[in-house]
Amino acid sequence: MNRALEPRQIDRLIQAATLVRDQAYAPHSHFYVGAALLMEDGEIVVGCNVENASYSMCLCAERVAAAAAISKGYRLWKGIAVASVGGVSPCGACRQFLSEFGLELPVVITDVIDGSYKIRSLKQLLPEAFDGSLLPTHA
Ligand SMILES: O=c1ccn([C@H]2C[C@H](O)[C@@H](CO)O2)c(=O)[nH]1
Repeated sequence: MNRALEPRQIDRLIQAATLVRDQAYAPHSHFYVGAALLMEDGEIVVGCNVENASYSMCLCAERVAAAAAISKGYRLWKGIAVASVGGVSPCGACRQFLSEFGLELPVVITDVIDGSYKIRSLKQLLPEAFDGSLLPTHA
């Protein structure tokens, strides 16, 4: 299956992730992140990081976007863009969280300073992923 994103889809994702980054609540790290997920029907669902004075409770933009998509009934995703200064890759927890919904997901990692980006599949970012298939309760 060809999971490659079209140039127009990449542009839309980067634009949405960059825009929602402005909503980030990051008074502790001052590191602002936006994420945008493209659904199979073309809809885009976004999320930003949400921090807390109790640091360990901080939510990453990727997981906020993923939870929002699931809450809207979307489980089939075509790609995700993550926008930040410097273009950070999703953290390990987010990689695992996203992998629940498919390792083929293209991840567009973009730097809001110059608009540059790179694309990696989630499988590249999370090799030998734990997928729960060995759990005794797995269907
Ligand atoms: O991929 C990432 C990496 C970090 N953050 C957030 C978490 C925290 O609020 C801040 C600093 O780690 O950036 C994200 O949202 N996504």
